[in-house]
Amino acid sequence: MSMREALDLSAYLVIGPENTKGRPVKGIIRDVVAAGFTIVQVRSKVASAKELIGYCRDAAEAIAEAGRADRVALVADDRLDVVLAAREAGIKVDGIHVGQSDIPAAVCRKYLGDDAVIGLSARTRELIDYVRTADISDIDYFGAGPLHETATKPEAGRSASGRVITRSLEEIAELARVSPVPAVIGGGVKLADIPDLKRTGIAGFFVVSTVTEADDPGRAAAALTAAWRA
Ligand SMILES: Cc1ncc(COP(=O)(O)OP(=O)(O)O)c(N)n1
Ligand SMILES: Cc1nc(C(=O)O)sc1CCOP(=O)(O)O
Ligand SMILES: [Mg+2]
Repeated sequence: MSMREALDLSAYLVIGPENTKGRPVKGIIRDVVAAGFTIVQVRSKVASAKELIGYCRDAAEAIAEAGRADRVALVADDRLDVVLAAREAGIKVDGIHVGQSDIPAAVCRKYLGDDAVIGLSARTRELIDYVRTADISDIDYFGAGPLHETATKPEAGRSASGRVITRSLEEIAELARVSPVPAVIGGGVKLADIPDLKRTGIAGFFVVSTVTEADDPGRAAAALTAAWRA
């Protein structure tokens, strides 16, 4: 079975070196995968291409060392060039997550192949209409948010007037009902949000800081997965 077919979006870690309070990315991924996270995204707005390839290597090794290479997907944020270069170097990167202003999903599919996992950030304005009508032929899932305003990405959900528009649980439940592909929700997600999110029927949650900035990332991750599976 390909990773695309085996895709489990329920507990999704997004991580880069700027999120770890100086701790190695690889160690946090190792702890989080051991805690049952099901997909990892390498995302950094400060790392060079070469550094990103290194983080992809670290992530792929951490997943493989946990014996989860066939189960836990590894994707990179934004950078098709990085995914291609990492693969060229023999690193198992399963796919990419792109946003509305990034490389089109169809181009990613063309270069990454039929087995690649491709995620797309749903347009935040008119979210429900967008997911109903979007061309989903090349994508495997939608990412949407924010659930809450977040310091990790202060621009998430910010309208032209400067106000942050967050996603209500009702809207997330509707998204889960109408989206033609699975969707995940992130942005300020904390442990206390998980029961409500689970009840919406959404495919999963994504987090950065709740795990990467925790004193004990493995413990924080285990609490999240236990709450999701409860
Ligand atoms: C799972 C997931 N969902 C949404 C995003 C946001 O992607 P994007 O809109 O491209 O913004 P940046 O992450 O590039 O700042 C994501 N990365 N992952
Ligand atoms: C990468 C990303 N995208 C978002 C969106 O709403 O599109 S929020 C986000 C960062 C989420 O970080 P944290 O879990 O620390 O709040
Ligand atoms: Mg992007």
